Amino acid sequence: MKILVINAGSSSLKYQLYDMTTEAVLAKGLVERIGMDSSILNHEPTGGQEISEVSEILEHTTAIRKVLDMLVHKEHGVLQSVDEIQAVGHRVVHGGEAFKGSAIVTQEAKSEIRRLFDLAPLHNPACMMGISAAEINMPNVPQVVVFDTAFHQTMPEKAYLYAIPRVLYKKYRVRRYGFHGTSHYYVSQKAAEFLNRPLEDLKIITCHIGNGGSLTAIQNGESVDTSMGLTPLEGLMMGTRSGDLDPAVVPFVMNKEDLTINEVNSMLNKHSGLLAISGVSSDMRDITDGMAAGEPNSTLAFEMYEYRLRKYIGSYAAAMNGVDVIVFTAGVGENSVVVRQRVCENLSYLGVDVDEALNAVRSREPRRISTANSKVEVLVIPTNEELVIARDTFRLVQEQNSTNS
Ligand SMILES: Nc1ncnc2c1ncn2[C@@H]1O[C@H](COP(=O)(O)OP(=O)(O)O)[C@@H](O)[C@H]1O
Ligand SMILES: CC(=O)OP(=O)(O)O
Ligand SMILES: [Mg+2]
Repeated sequence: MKILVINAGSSSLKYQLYDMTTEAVLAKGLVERIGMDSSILNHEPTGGQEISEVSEILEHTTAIRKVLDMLVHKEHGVLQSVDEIQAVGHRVVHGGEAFKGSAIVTQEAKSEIRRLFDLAPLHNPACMMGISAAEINMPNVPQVVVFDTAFHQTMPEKAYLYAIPRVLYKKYRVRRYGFHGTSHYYVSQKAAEFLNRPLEDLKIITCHIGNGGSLTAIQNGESVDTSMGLTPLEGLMMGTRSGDLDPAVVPFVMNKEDLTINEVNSMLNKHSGLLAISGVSSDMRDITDGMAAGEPNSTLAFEMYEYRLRKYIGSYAAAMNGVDVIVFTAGVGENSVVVRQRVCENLSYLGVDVDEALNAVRSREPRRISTANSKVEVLVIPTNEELVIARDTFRLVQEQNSTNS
């Protein structure tokens, strides 16, 4: 079965085409700047030549049509016909409390995702555009939704409730949901596999640090706490997001600067984090370059980022009364030698001991960076959210086919 995996953002759309007989990626790519004057489609057939095409793509329906055209392109394509795609899997950021796992797209599922627009105004409308666009272009192909929040549905009340009037939870479901669940799930499974130990025996802290970032405390293979909250704004300092702050800052600043709700949301989500403190960039590569050059604002941004991350690791070790494994993943976690080094240097009280040479190794494979003496295994595991989406899509569509036959 060939499965197309789609991760739709408000102005971008990432895709990967899988052949599930071998779980091989046949092609992948990215459409950027959807709705702007010149959109770019970047397509990478496996083993073939990468190609970039600039054109006008005003909305997601056209974006998916362009992707399908590319997949059957004479020179750069990997399919004879679009009909070879037998299912589509979508990443959906917010599944609220309704979705504890992945689901086949039905009218009810779509209504539920729309109901969740309120809780994820920056993310879910874009995911919905991806689903509608795929339905228009591939009307007879089953679609599956895989949620960032689903893995965290095992958190106990004491971890997911906020200490605010209970009525706000009852009326509006205001609570911690957590995100990047597909990634936290995948790397925790991989960690147990890599260590050749049962997942149930391990207390794991997974650090998914990319452009957005979150930590999860995992016990018995289940998420017991995670740093993102009602929305993907809480927790760590991120590329452009503030992470934790005193909630009183929000009304204070709104009042002083006469800001609307949209403006304050935009300030905290798009103009904060590494970008705000460094004044230079939201990208960790630029921050560590700036720090190496002795630039004070980049140095401060790095120190704040690392300090926050380390405090969260300490709090999750406290939450689980110990930690056996720390996993680093996503753009920063997989690539930044200096972030890992600095965080781990300051976790010696937990018995963490990282080997400098192992930490400096660059590889796309799961690997250990801790010494043999370390009380905590420290691993770097490249995440693969798309593979989890493809597997769930494959499983659900097969189940549906077998009940229908
Ligand atoms: N070689 C690298 N060294 C340090 N940081 C990196 C490197 N490559 C990528 N990053 C960081 O990873 C981020 C992207 O992470 P990623 O997980 O791909 O994010 P997203 O899924 O949100 O697009 C970049 O913004 C940058 O901060
Ligand atoms: C939920 C979220 O923060 O996702 P991303 O890191 O892809 O922005
Ligand atoms: Mg990501």
